[in-house]
Formats: sequence, structure tokens, C-alpha cells
Amino acid sequence: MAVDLLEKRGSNYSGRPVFPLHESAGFSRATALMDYGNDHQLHRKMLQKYFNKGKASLHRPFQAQEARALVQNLILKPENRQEHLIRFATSIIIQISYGHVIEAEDDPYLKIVNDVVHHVLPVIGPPEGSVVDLFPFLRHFPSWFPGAHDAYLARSTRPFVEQLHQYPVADIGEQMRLGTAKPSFLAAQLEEMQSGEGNHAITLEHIQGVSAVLYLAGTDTTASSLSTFFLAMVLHPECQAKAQQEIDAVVGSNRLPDFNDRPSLPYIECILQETLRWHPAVPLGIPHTSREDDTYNGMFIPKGSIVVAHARGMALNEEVYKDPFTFEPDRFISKPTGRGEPYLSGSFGFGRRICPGRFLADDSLWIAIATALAVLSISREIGEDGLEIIPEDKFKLEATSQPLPYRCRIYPRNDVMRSLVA
Ligand code: HEM
Repeated sequence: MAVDLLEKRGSNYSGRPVFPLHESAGFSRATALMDYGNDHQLHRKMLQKYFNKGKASLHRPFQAQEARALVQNLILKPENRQEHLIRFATSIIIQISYGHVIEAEDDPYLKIVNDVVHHVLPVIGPPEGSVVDLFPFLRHFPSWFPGAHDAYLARSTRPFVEQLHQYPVADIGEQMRLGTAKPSFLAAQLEEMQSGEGNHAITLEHIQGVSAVLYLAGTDTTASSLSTFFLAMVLHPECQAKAQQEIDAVVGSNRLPDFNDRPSLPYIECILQETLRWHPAVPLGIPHTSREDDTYNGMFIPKGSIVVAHARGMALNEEVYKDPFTFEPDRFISKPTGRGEPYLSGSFGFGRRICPGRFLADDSLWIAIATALAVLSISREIGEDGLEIIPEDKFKLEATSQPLPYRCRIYPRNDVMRSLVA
């Protein structure tokens, strides 16, 4: 049904509802939240040109380098796992989008994204997550009015959101003036706008809107998917052992896996796909709306309806996935060895709003997972009683779905593998 409506009838089902909390926080210019129309199409053109499959693969050497840095950081400070995951995702987005390399903990780009992750996302939640989304008029009420407090809190996060829109564009603009700007998505857009070549309709506001969404859409989603992967490895040591056997057999023990190995590592592929299915990072997708009245299988769908592509619901469909709550990568292996179940198709959304960063994200996740499995042992902590601490399979929904904080042990499998990321 999602494919029938959101893809085959995409011209009708590609709008977005108004998200009052996100608007109050200052996100009305962001690609993911704007309604379908000319501005959205301009955003998509900019994104598609730069993040299509062919272009995305040009970034693989840098993604592999960042995956090594991630694993190295995890060995040095395993207790900061979540920060390392966010930093991995952020470094990739920032390098590709703005040509900027994060070198220090107090990097201004890192600070901006951390501020948004820690101060803004928990307040605004996922689109449709608050009482203000259901009753938008509450956003105009004073903050003491029940329900209006959310809108007040969202408004108070505006300075962080403004920084997200303004800083990269101003910084790269200045670098271009000085002639020091490195090649990046943002520099390419600013150059095109200033030269008067390309699409004349693109304005600074469009560029700021896309620039802000890259930060947001690309970091938290990637980091939470990786956090889900680490949790799965702690809960399922048998899957980790099987994956490591595959890597040892195919890649050997004197080099790290690289993108050329991907077709020869089917079980690693299954682990990635099962991570995306088991707990999709964006479990409800982002709601679409319809522009016109429509009828589907005899059901009347009035203009302006909100259509939610429930990725988590699809992932848990027992008619498609046996024991859907269980993390079981073998489910995708062809019959008769496995069950031949299909990869989840909705993890990155549908139709004209499908995630434009999906190729980049897929590469980032694959190389991080393959490198981590090659080099690391990810295991359970031992409690004071001498017993293993088994984390709970529990998730929280903020802007994305992510595991509740959990403890685990992370250490190199052996000195040889460790030396490969040093
Ligand atoms: C694991 C990582 C990611 C996941 C699971 C994910 C998932 C999604 C989903 C479900 C949507 C909504 C699609 C719809 O409305 O049908 C979306 C939209 C979007 N994503 Fe991603 N995404 C990821 C990474 C990225 C990255 C790395 C980028 C940027 C390079 C990105 C940029 C965007 C943008 C700009 C939109 C808005 C598209 C629009 O409204 O037209 N995402 N993503």
C-alpha cells in the first residue's frame, strides 16, 4: 500500500503536514519538513545532484578512514561509545557537505550539532510527537497554558537552530572570499548561485534550509542505527561470531574489509539489513499528506489526509517476517539455507520524499559495521555478582528511535587487527 500510494501516486502523496513544534523551533525552511512544491523541488535537485549513487561512492575512501577512526576511538574510550558514533556520522556529513575536517573536541561544527542533538531534538521530538502537533493553536498560547509549554520550550531552542542554518553558510562564504574553501556540497551551491549559472531560482535561504537538514537528517539517523547494531551484537554473540568467521575467511587477518569486499560478505550484509529492520531509526517515517481527494481499494482518502508509512509496523509484519521481534540476520539468506525474507523497503521512506542521503548512509553504515566486526570484540559487562549484564532491548523515540543507554565491553580482537586501525 505504501508503494501504491507514496510511489505510484507520488504526485498526490508527497506533501508534508505543518509541524508546529518544529516551526516554533525555526525549522520551517528545512527540506524534510517543507510542503511539496517549487521550493521543495529546488532542494531535491540540489541534493540529488550531489548525493546520487555515483557521487556517493566518491566519498568511500573518506568514509573508510572515518570508520577506522571510530574503531580507534572505541578502543581508547569505550565508555564514550555514543559520542564516538555521533562524531563518526557528523564528521562524514560535515566533510562532504562543508569540506570541513573535525580535528578537535571543541570544533565549532561539532558543537553546533551536539547542541541540536542535546538541546533541540529532545524538545521537539519526531514530527507529530507532541500535543502541539495535534492542537497547533496551542503554540500561540502563553507558556503557562497546559500544552503550550512544549511550544514555549521549542521557541527557546531557536538560537541553536539559527546557528545550524547560518554558521556553515557564513563560514564557507567567508572561506570562498579568501579563496580557502575546499570542495563541498555547500561551496558548490554557493558558487553556482553567485556565478549566476545553473538554476537561477536558488536563493541563500534555499541553501541554508538544505544545509541545516544535512546536519540533522544525516547524523542522528546514522548514529542511532549504529547504536542499534552494537546493542544487537551484545545481545547476540552468536551473530557476531558468525560475522567474524566470514570476515576472517574472506578478508583474512592482515587487512581491513573495504567496499570491494561487500559482495563477498553476505552475512555482514544481512547484519546491516537486520539492524535496519529490527529497529528502524525512523520508525514512523516522516508523514506525507495528499493534495487531492483519492480512492484506494474502495477507500475514500480526502485531500489533506496525513499518510504515515509505518516502517516499524512493516518490519514487524508476521506475514513477512517470522519472529519479527528477534534479531536474526539469517532470515534474509536465500532458501533452503535461510528463509529468503525480503529486506525492509521502508527504512529510507518512499517516493518523491525518499531519503536523498540513502546511498551515503548505506555506505557509512556498512563500512562502520564491517570495520568494527573485523577489529573489535563487543561483549557483555560483568556485574559485581560475577554475572553477565544483559542489556534490555528497549528503545526511546526522540527525533529518531535509539536504544536506551546500555553498557557493554569493547576491546580489540587481537593486536594484529588493532594495529590496522592505529
Ligand atoms: C541511517 C541513516 C538514515 C535513515 C534511516 C534515513 C531515513 C529517512 C527517512 C525515513 C526519511 C523520510 C522519507 C519520506 O518522507 O518518505 C528521510 C528523509 C530525508 N533524509 Fe534521510 N535517513 C538517513 C540518513 C540520511 C543522510 C546521511 C542524509 C544526508 C546526506 C539524509 C537526508 C535526508 C533528507 C534531506 C530528507 C528529507 C527528504 C524530503 O523531505 O524530501 N538522510 N530519511
